Amino acid sequence: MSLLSVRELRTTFRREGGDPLTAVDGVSFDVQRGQALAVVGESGSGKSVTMRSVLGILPRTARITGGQALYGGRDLLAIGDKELRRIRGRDIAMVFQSAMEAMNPTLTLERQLTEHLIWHGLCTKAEARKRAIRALGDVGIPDPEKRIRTYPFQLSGGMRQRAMIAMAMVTEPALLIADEPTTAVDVTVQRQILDLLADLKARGTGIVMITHDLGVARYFCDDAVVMYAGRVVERAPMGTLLDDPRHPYSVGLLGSGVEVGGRDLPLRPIPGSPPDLSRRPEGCPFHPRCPQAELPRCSTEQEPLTIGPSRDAACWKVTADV
Ligand SMILES: Nc1ncnc2c1ncn2[C@@H]1O[C@H](COP(=O)(O)OP(=O)(O)OP(=O)(O)O)[C@@H](O)[C@H]1O
Repeated sequence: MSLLSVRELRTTFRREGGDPLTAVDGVSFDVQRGQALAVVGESGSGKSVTMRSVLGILPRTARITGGQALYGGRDLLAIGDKELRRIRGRDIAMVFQSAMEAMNPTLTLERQLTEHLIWHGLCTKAEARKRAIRALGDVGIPDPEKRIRTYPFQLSGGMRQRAMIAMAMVTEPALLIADEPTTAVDVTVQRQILDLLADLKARGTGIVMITHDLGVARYFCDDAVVMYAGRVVERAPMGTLLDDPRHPYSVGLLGSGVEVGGRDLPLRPIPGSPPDLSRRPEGCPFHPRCPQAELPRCSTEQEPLTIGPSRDAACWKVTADV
């Protein structure tokens, strides 16, 4: 059984004087224990909103209008706020691009790192303090015994980022959702963070990593989903996707046959820009930018994400091929 199973998730945003905007449109994916899933796609494709929907941390204007997110036999989208908050602190952690979003500026690192451990009765206060100091040391914060008494604003940006990661890891969550966790840090810290995440993974934590860095994804992730305009357009094992992307969007994004052994490989810019979601194109939303589009079929029909023997792709031309 998967650690997390998301099915047909739909999230909309309320708009002044207009129809709601559908930011996540029927997204499904699975996360396995001890494995990492990469979520890739251009800016605005719905990666963050998808994960925030699962965790129940959406802005007030957003509404989940359909789907399920099964975790431990329960649907995270259907349980109450209180229960979800409990699961979020104890079993599921999130690492954001910016530490400011995750940390409370008015509390010391000690309070923030020990809060969940104590609140959930996972250990005594003294043990929680020890674990918090160890977690700060693990992410490379020097002098953690002393630093644990400081407030986030007293740390440099890089140190704050590390402290946030320590905060996410201190409960040894079963599932960690990381939204561009290494974008804001230098290469040395990036390496340390990935090593720590790899440790967690080896101990059975399932990881979802939203990333623009294909080098990181190849090195770290086992499976991948590619998102476009709020939908999953391709799903495959990570290596398979990078070596042989099939959906025309993935091909454009990842570059067919491109050498991806190196690190810091950026996603490729694709001519044109992603659609304004309030005016989503009919049919396949990628068709106006797709070099392989055949009209009228691509502008009128949206192929569902079809299960093929080696991959799932939401393009009739691909499924006709397999
Ligand atoms: N607060 C908001 N209010 C209204 N619409 C929003 C809001 N946040 C996101 N959206 C809509 O949801 C879409 C998906 O946004 P999301 O942040 O999930 O994209 P993303 O793929 O994570 O992009 P990035 O890589 O830049 O973080 C956006 O294109 C936008 O239309």
